[in-house]
Amino acid sequence: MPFSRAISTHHGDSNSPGITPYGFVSEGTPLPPLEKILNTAHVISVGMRVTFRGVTTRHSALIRGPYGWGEFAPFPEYDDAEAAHWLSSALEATYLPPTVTVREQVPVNATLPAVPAHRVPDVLNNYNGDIQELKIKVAERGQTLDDDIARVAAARTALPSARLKIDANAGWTLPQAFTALTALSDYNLLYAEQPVGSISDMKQLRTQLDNAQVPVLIAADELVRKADDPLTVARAHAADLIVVKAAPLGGVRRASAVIAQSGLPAVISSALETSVGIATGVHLAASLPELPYGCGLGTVSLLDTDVSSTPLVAENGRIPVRPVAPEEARLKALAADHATRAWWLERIERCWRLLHRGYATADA
Ligand SMILES: O=C(O)CCC(=O)c1ccccc1C(=O)O
Ligand SMILES: [Mg+2]
Repeated sequence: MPFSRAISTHHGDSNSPGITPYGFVSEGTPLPPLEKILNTAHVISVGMRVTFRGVTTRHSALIRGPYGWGEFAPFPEYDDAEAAHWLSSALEATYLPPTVTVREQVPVNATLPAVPAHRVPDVLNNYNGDIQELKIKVAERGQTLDDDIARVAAARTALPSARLKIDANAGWTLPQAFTALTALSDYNLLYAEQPVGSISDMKQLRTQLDNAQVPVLIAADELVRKADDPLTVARAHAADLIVVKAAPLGGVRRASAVIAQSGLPAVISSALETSVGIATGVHLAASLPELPYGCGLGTVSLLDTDVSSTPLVAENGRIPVRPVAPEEARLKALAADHATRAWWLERIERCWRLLHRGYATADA
């Protein structure tokens, strides 16, 4: 996680597996000046249509550079070291040329937050067209396995032939996960995202499910995006696939390298951004040679509104690969209050200083 470790790999010991460097480092491009970044920053507040991760209002800073717009939206509780990865990603989107893409649209899943079962049809109606793949949140704090089973059953009833998958956000213990996945596998699940927290629990769960012949794959998410080294989980053979978000991994270039080095299938997912941040994820997904599962990039539908009147939402399960420019009138209408704006600009400054220290190390 520390930036200096990402840097040291670049110049460091070629015998160690090491940590992949960020885009600016691998491209040898200097970090853009702080004043330039702050001068283009628009801090916005967007309401959520459905509470997700306990979030009811999403705050975000949009920045503009020579290659378009980027989004900086680390969740408020993240510390500066973690948030600095997100700044690196936003800066890469705006100040480095786009990487090569191999597809013009990407398949996406719809996302179902941990709502009560009776609300499932209503929430699924927020999505345009057919839903071919749906990710269902489970193991939410304060809820029970019966709540999860009822929600998954309601989704299966609403979408008899869709591909269903679940995300527990590491909310289960090992025995709870085994019990839950055994029960939920009746609904034919594609994979379970981060059922348990640790690498050792993930490995044991894999073995227990194999022995009981429960047919569900295990995906790592938090073990990729919150680990000091995003490749540890793959090296430990603790997941069948990985979930990858561009921002927490420091941008499209580093995320692509992590996926290639993991040797595992990857699902590209969002961090609940506006269309600007989604465009970064779509770009990453469009650059991958293999994309076996729907991406978790359909989350603009969970927001009240967007920075563009032509948002990056799926039509019949696909999002087109295209840049997004926020509209001036919408940025104005969504502008955060004075105190919120000041907080985000200070956060950008602190994160920029962390990145700058890393780059200074690289130059030394
Ligand atoms: O993957 C999706 O379908 C939507 C994105 C998503 O679930 C998510 C969004 C923000 C923060 C964490 C997560 C997560 O996958 O755990
Ligand atoms: Mg997840």
